[in-house]
Amino acid sequence: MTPHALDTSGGRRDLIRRTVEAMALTWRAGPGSCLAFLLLTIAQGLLPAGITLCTMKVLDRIAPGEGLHGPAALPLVATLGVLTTLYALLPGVSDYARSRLQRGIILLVQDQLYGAVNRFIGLSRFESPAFLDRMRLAQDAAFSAPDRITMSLFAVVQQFLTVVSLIAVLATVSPLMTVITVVAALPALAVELSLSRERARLMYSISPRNRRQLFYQRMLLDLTAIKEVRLFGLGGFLLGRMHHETRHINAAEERLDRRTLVRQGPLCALGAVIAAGGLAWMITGALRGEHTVGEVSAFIATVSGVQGALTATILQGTGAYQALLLLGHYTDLTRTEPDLPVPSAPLSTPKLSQGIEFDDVWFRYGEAAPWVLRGVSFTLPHGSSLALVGLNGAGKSTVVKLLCRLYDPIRGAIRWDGVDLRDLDPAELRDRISAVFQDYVEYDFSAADNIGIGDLAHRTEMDRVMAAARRAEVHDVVTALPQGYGTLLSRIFDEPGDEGAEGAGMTLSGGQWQRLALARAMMREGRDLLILDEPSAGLDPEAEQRVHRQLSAYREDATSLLISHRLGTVRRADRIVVLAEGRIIESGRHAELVQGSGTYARLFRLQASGYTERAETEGRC
Ligand SMILES: Nc1ncnc2c1ncn2[C@@H]1O[C@H](COP(=O)(O)OP(=O)(O)OP(=O)(O)O)[C@@H](O)[C@H]1O
Repeated sequence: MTPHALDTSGGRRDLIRRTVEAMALTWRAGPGSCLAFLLLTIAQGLLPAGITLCTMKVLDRIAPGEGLHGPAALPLVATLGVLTTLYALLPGVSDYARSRLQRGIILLVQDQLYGAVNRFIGLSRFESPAFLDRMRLAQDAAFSAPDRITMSLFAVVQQFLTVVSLIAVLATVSPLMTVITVVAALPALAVELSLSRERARLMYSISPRNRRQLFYQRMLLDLTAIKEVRLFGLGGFLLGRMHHETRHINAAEERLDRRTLVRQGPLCALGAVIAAGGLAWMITGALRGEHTVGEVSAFIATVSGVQGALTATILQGTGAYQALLLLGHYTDLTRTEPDLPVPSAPLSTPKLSQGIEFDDVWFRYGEAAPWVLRGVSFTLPHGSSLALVGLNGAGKSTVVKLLCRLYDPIRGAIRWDGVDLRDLDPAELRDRISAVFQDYVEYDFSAADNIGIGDLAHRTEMDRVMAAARRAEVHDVVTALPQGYGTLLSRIFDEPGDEGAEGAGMTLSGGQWQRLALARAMMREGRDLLILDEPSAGLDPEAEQRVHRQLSAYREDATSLLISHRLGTVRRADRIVVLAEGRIIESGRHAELVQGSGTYARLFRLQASGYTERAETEGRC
């Protein structure tokens, strides 16, 4: 993200561009509602002046000596009645049109924002704190800014019409007071504009604190975190940190509120002095017979109307200005360049027939980060199985992420049947792969959907879903659930009072969830490459053995890559590659490696001795 992209100062051209974009977005969200809203706005803008004029005429006619009688009075009184009725009715109708428009905007913006995020093919953006901050601001801005901008601009139009028409009325009574009232409002406009710029900057500057605050809040509420929070007594600690961030945010907001108060206070006082002085001057004039009662009433209505409309215009205008500055986050995000380059005409991914090759692959997670892979080269021939072994942090999962093209190598290349992954269509490539990740997802869906979404095109084919569940040894677990495959595996969608009720959500154990994730991968029949990153880490020994037997049968025709710390499960692989600090230090078949004196043999003996010791201890007991 460039420094320019984080700029919220918003040059004039930028602001105009964003205004046009906001208006265009609103129009696309609902042309009919937009038009209706505009007409209603114009009508509401002109009504106050119409009512003031009518009132002035009525008052002057009922003054002693004028006489407002009989049929002659009817048109004037009827007009006043119609105008005041409209004045009371239109805001409700206008709110209705606005709500319709708002709903349309939310739908459109949701589509554009999350559509843009969905187009990022890699992971790096999601790991960047700056991007996450911008995303959060974009979310806030996207759902409120277009509506706020458009509504503010409409409101400005309305207030502008009110001001102009009232000024026209006021000018007939007192041109001098008209000028003073308008001029007095100008400093307020300048102050509000600068304050709104400061508000937008503040929002951006406190966003890292907001992010941390959210993290602490989540830790205090999250079901998976709460166990450790309780056991380690972290509640007070997290709460303290949350308060620390909140206090900083509050202090920054407080400073801005104080500046707002100091700058706005004198301007409000000036407005009040002008209104009071003008009123005294007008009443004195009326007592001298220079003004009629109608003119005095018109003066009171127009001075307060003009000041009210100008204040509202300033507030709406500055609100729109602030929203425009924030809208930059949304528009920039929807136009962010792809995180990984995709050729304009990608090659189609062939069905794997030769194999996959890592050719001198170097990778690190950031320019300043240490190398995670340092010249890794190996081939995974079609139809064979390869196991990756190594200590924590050796780079095994990184190999998987590169293989799925969630990142690109910094140096070197990964080839699929000789074609660089960067030349292929990422979606097509991924469609040829099935995987169980180490950090698999527990979806708040039904059991059937948790498996079925492994292959969306066949999601509802229950035969296939059940076959996948059987391969992952989870079929019996699912059928024992209250609603079988239809059981909702979630607590978050429960209605209050649902606990224990038919249809209420259930949750599974860690190992059961892992088997469900495996079933999801099994659902992807006919894929060329199966990636299993610690697929059985949470399984009990019996389940692990049965699952691996099933996996071996499933892998038979497929090319597979297995990562596991349990060396007993990798021994049947055609080739075992040992990684250490991002380099391949050994490779070969289990029988060869275990004979040697390298890392694999040492780790294998270490694990085997653990089991032997345990067996001996159990035997003695
Ligand atoms: N998203 C990331 N951003 C920055 N560094 C990362 C990221 N993911 C992994 N790393 C770093 O890359 C190195 C290798 O991580 P990787 O997950 O590939 O190791 P691994 O061999 O799979 O480890 P384990 O056996 O613990 O799963 C680690 O030092 C880790 O800190």
